[in-house]
Amino acid sequence: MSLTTVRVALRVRPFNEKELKETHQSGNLITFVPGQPQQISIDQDRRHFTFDYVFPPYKSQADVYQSCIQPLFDQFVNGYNATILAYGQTGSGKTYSMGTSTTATSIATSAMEHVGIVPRFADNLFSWIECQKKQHNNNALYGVKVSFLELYNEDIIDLLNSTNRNACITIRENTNGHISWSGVHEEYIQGSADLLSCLSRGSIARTTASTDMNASSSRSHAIFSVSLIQNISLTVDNEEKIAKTLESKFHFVDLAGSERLKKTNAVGDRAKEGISINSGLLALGNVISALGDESKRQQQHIPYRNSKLTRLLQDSLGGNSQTLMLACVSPADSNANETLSTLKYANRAKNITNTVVLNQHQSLTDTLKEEIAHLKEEMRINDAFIKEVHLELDDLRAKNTALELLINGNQNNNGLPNSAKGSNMKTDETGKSLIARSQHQETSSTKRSLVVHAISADTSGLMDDDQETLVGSSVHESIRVSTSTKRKRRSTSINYVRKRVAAAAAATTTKTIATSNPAEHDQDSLLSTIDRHKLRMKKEYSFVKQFKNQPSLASDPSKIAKLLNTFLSSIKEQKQLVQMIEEGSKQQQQAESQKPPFSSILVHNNKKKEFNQSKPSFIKQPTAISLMNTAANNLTNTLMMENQTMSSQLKQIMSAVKKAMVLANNPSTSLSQLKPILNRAALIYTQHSNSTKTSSTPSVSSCNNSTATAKSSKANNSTRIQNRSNNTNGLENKKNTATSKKRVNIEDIRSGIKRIVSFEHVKHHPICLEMLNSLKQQKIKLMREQKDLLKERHQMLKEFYKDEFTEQQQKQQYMDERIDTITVQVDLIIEHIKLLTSPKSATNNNNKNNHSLIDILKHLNEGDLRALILLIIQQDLVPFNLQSEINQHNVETLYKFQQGLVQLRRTNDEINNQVLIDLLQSPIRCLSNGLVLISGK
Ligand SMILES: Nc1ncnc2c1ncn2[C@@H]1O[C@H](COP(=O)(O)OP(=O)(O)OP(=O)(O)O)[C@@H](O)[C@H]1O
Repeated sequence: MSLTTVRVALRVRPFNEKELKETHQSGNLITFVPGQPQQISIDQDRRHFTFDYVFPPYKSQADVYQSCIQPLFDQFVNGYNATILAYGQTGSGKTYSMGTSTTATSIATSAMEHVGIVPRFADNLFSWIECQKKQHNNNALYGVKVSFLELYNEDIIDLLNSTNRNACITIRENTNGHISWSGVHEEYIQGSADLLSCLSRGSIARTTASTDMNASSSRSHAIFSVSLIQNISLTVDNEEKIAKTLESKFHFVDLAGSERLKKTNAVGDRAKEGISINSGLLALGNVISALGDESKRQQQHIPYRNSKLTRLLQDSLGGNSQTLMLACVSPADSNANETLSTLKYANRAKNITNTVVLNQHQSLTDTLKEEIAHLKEEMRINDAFIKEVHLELDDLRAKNTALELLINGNQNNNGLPNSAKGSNMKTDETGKSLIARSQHQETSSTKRSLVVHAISADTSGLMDDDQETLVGSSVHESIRVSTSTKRKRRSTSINYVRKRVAAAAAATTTKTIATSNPAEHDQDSLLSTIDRHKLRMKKEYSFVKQFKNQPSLASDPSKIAKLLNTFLSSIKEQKQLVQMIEEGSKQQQQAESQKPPFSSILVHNNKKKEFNQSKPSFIKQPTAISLMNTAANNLTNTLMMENQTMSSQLKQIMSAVKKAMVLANNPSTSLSQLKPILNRAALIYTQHSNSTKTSSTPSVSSCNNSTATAKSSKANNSTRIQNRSNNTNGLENKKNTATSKKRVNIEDIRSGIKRIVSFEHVKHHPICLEMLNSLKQQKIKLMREQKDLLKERHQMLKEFYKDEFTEQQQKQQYMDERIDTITVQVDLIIEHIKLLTSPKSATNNNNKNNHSLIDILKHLNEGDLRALILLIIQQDLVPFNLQSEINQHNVETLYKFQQGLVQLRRTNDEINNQVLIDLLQSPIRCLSNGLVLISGK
């Protein structure tokens, strides 16, 4: 659903022969503002108007179609309704622009450049259909039907129904407020020739007559409608077929001339038509005004029912349609008043907002199928991506192993312990070449490892300090994009990370050496396992998301089993992680116990002059280091205990979930059977999280002062090498950072486990879904009850409405008759006035007072007369004052006049005096209300 405003296009036609002959014609009524293609100014009152499109006389039919009809066409074929309303005085070019009077012969005889909108639209539509058929491999069916209605003197005439032109057409409004017409004769057509044939049949039948202003003037409003029905069947997932139907309508409305009666010198039937035309346009103007008025729109006080024209066009004005008003004007000075009036009318239409919706029908099953296909596609993309990451990871591992071998080989050759060797590498030639090689390898392996890290951060929203330092915060930020755009941007992020890593390659030399330590290999493998696990969790998450989005999946036992299986695999992986941590800790402990005391390394290194010079602070701090070692051992022990508990708890949870899975696979399993098992698992988890909370507190505090543990040895080593020129404080800081990194990893694992066993996903488990379903059923039951009640109420209203509608129709008919009568009556009044003011009748009647009143009326200029009538209306003095004075004079005349004013009030009984005053200020309104006494500007 989207909001769209009514667009307005102004078309100024070229001068016609008559206008050119007029001597006083200056030819500059409308000025096109240079550099402002959407603006014009009208010389009469130097007013500026801005429209969505402005077409000066030299613009061709093709220009008009391309600029403002083509966008509507594009929306129409996509399933949205569209309307074009051609408005303007008679002879201003409405029919010419719309091409509604086109016949196949006229197309053949007239130049192509004169072909109007409808024939162009026909060609456009059928070529589009041909194109679509080819594209969909004939898997789509297209149906086009047309109808042609005429509104003449407030009667709806079905121009294509040759048997019954005056068929009873009803206008229905559905619960969404969308309008449909029933009883309209619609013809299915196969090509543009058929469309034109319908158009010409209707045009011939349309009421046209000659007026002073246009030799073949359309005396009625015409609505030519084209409906497009698209039945498209799509194959999704290579097997499923889904069908959707789009049905959209395009209304081409050629309104009758908007000029004042006087202008056309219409008499008799023509005058009657004029009154009817104007009353329809008046109602249209009222609707446009009301829609443009925010307060009225909110109160839903839109007088659509005041005329059949507005009722038929209800959807196009403030409803479900993209609407364009094509305001046509003449450039001639002689039409200045009418042109200004058209410009004002069109200007008001700009404020209307319509709410357009896609007119699509699709079964629920098909909608779900489409959604499933969409999700499957998403999963396929994810899987491919994960596969790619795994490949990169394997590659990285192989390269790392090769690097380790190289460095180990070098260590053996030198016969030096790791730490000392690392510090000497830069001065050693062999070392240099090794570094060069390892640098090269590390650059590519770091690149890959960063790719993996960056992606895993993308998965879980976490990124450890190490990555942040290497990759840089901008990369970090680039990864923290919204979930929907992440996937699209992933490859860009990877490339970006790669580039950044290449730039940072030089800075990673020390890290290369640090990670080449075999003890670090375990750490790396642990990290990559965590990364893998994060990826896995992402997959799992997307799976759970599917369940969330489609509760119907929960009714499929195989899907539930799949979900539980996913949980199980994740828990297994967690267990594996815990074991790895345990092993890592053990190894570290052993390594620590086998290592020579730190002081002996220092003594050994003391022999190396340059090392001694670069590491003076080490020698000064043996006590601090041994303290740190003890703290590290304590921490390792605590973690090991913690891990053991965690491992056994995970086992218990695993067996509970396994059991639940077996039960869930069995369709006869009830909620009461499943619930206690999962509750038990939840309880174990609660105990587990409580115990880890209490046990982790001392570990965390001890970490603050301790040195690195098993997992942080990588950081330790790198720290040792990097700190050759640093002091002890710097070393400690780095060690603390390494410790906190380790903590992050453990927290990471914990939060992973927490997410799995906290039963977040179980929200979509059958138990919860069962509860949800029961609630949904309750809701449906209540809604049904409410719907039934509404239906009943609606039926009652319908009965009431029916009566009201008949009453409305009667009222409308009465109003039409009254308006016609008033026109005649006003003529009579004028005649009476003439009669009364003639010296003869004045003598005859011999009533000075009345005579003076008539004189006043007679001599009142337009503005004063308008003011007088406003005063009458405002002060509610309609019948009285005038009656008392004129009655004595000519009762019949006054009665008629009075009735005219009463009628004026009646026809607008929905609106207040202010609105009435506004109405009076418009010449059209004055006309249509019979007040032709006022010859407004
Ligand atoms: N842009 C234009 N270029 C050339 N000729 C035009 C243009 N617009 C209108 N005309 C000519 O002006 C005349 C009157 O135009 P048209 O019949 O379209 O007016 P209309 O607004 O539909 O009048 P009515 O309301 O009386 O039906 C026609 O002969 C038409 O060919």
